[in-house]
Amino acid sequence: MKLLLIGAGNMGLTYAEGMLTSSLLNGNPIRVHDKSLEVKEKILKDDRFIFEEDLQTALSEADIVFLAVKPYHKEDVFEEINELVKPGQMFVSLMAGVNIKTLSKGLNAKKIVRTMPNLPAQVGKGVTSFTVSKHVSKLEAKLVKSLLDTTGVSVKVKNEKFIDASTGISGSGPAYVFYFMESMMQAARDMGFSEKVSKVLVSQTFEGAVELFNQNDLSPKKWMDRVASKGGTTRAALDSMEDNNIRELIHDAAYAAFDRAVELGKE
Ligand SMILES: NC(=O)C1=CN([C@@H]2O[C@H](COP(=O)(O)OP(=O)(O)OC[C@H]3O[C@@H](n4cnc5c(N)ncnc54)[C@H](O)[C@@H]3O)[C@@H](O)[C@H]2O)C=CC1
Ligand SMILES: O=C(O)[C@@H]1CCC=N1
Repeated sequence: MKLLLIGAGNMGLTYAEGMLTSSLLNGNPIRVHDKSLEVKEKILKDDRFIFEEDLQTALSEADIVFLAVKPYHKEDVFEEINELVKPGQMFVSLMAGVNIKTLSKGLNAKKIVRTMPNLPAQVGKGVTSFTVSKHVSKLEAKLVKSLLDTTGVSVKVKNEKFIDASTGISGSGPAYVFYFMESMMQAARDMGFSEKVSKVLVSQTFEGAVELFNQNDLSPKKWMDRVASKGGTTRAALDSMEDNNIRELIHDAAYAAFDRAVELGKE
């Protein structure tokens, strides 16, 4: 299988690096095209990839094209390639809020996979949701799933509504976790800990809690009960969160991202 990546920034390169481990490549190199001189120089020095200056040649040979430019650069890419696209070619978009209809029209292509990736893909712990246009066969969807799985796990969702929804949960979600971490680190510093110790206390707490959650079948609520003693310190913190409606505020924040993804799709 021959893969081409258009846009080798944070996300594009992360997915390309993951896919290097896929047996589906069958010895074929991943070709990469990017407008930036800096990225070009970086890829030329990286013997795991082939940099393609000439998009026309690169595209003509590709079975699957990954699109990882920013959403506001989509039109440039559409203009550059839509007259060169061949009917059997499949396009996998990593762009937030760009819907299948827009992709299909802009690229003049029928086989479209729309994904919502997330940043932990950089360390092989990503979660990517994806959905496919009706011209993508079950087998093709399986192949794409296996490519996406090289960066963590992937989840096939029913339709694009769930892509926008997963943007609000897993796509933007790592930033919510960092927000929580930043707030706890601030509290730790205010209590007198150094930056270094604050970081260890907070990051190990997150890592340990996630590991416990993943290794057992208990709900978050049950885990909270295991930490909290009656009349103790944790209950004081949890009561403070509930009194301040943190639960609703987090819910609203996730919905704000979801709504913004829907809105972006209309722009
Ligand atoms: N960063 C994140 O956490 C997430 C990002 N995404 C999506 O991933 C996509 C890429 O985001 P990043 O990698 O963060 O951006 P980035 O800015 O790091 O990379 C985009 C790359 O596209 C290149 N580019 C721009 N126009 C081009 C063109 N016409 N032809 C070829 N290359 C071109 C740029 O030179 C740059 O290297 C975005 O559409 C974003 O919505 C989705 C979920 C999470
Ligand atoms: O903020 C954004 O628009 C992108 C999509 C999900 C994460 N980053």
